[in-house]
Amino acid sequence: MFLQLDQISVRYPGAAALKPAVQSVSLGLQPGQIGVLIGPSGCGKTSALRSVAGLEPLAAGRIVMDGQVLSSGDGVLVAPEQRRIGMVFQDYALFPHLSIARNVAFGIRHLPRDERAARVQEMLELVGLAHVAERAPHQLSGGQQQRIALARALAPNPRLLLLDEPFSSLDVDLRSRLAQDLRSILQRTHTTALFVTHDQMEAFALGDVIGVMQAGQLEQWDDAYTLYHRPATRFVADFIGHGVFVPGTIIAAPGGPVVRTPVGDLAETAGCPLPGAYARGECDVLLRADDIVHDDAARTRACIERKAFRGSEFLYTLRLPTGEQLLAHVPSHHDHAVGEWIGIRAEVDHVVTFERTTTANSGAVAVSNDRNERATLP
Ligand SMILES: Nc1ncnc2c1ncn2[C@@H]1O[C@H](COP(=O)(O)OP(=O)(O)OP(=O)(O)O)[C@@H](O)[C@H]1O
Repeated sequence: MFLQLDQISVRYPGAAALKPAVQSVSLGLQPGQIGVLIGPSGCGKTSALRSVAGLEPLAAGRIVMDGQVLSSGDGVLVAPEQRRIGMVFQDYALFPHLSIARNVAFGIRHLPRDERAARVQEMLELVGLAHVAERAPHQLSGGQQQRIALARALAPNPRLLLLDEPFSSLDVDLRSRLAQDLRSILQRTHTTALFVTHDQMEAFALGDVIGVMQAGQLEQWDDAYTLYHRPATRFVADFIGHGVFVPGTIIAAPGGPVVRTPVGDLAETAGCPLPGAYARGECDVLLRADDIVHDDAARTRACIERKAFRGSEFLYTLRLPTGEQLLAHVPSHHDHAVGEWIGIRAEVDHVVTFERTTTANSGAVAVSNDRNERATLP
């Protein structure tokens, strides 16, 4: 591992009696990997990042980079400027009185003039902005300014780059373009990076590995596919993607265990829990919007309660006759009216179950995290 966080805890002075802001978090990044920390506001993402930068001491655990202990709970704290870590923070503005070129040169002032000029040129070309070298920051758009902040952070050739919501003040389209650009720039420069965001689309676009944090703890550290299809905890299932929980019962069937749900029996050769996994086999089953397929010939019928147009598809909120609610992505040429009953079936590759917390007549507990568009179920 190039970067290793080993059971780190961060505790703020005065808040000693309360829970630590970061609690026993462990994660690792290989050289050149991009890690992303995602989670709701206040979960400790920034505190974890700041501890890697050396801006917060550790209350416990240790941070090791390239074999060197940078921080530890027993007093090691290498100064931020000695870590060779680059930072692009949300509030890390460009110096307004310096030209773009001089902003980029800021961290390499010690280099001989020619070498410095060549490096500035190289960095500006890397971010596609060589033509603005002599402009002032206020003459650039927000997206361009963030690209320059990135060039400035990369100029001293840092061993690690830390980014804390660098695109949060930009509009959605620009954010997703910049996230893709950033990924390709980091890959071209073989930069190892740790990125903090609360936007899961940004996390998916950028991260080789993504960590979901809640209340100071890291719930799961995995690639995006595994987070989505194999969430380790109910919180991760809730936080990533669109879906609902419906009550299910695991039963022994002739071909192996199946989970009986209001949308039929779900089987999976690998991974379906055994009937003994839960008391009386009763559990909650995660059904993602893409697990529910619209099929006119299907026996199960559901009533459309809401629909949201997404271009190529609708996100339908459906109600089963048994009371449970479901979400379904349906190609947008299937344009049904609210109140209409449509046929559906479940096509589930990975059956994800958790301890039962739904109650018999409350129906599904909604989980959804396109946080901007959270499905609020009545
Ligand atoms: N300097 C500080 N002093 C005391 N408590 C702090 C300080 N900075 C953060 N905290 C607390 O630590 C916890 C974690 O905060 P942190 O900023 O790391 O979360 P976050 O996940 O980055 O949130 P956001 O997405 O809102 O930036 C919060 O409860 C916060 O109030």
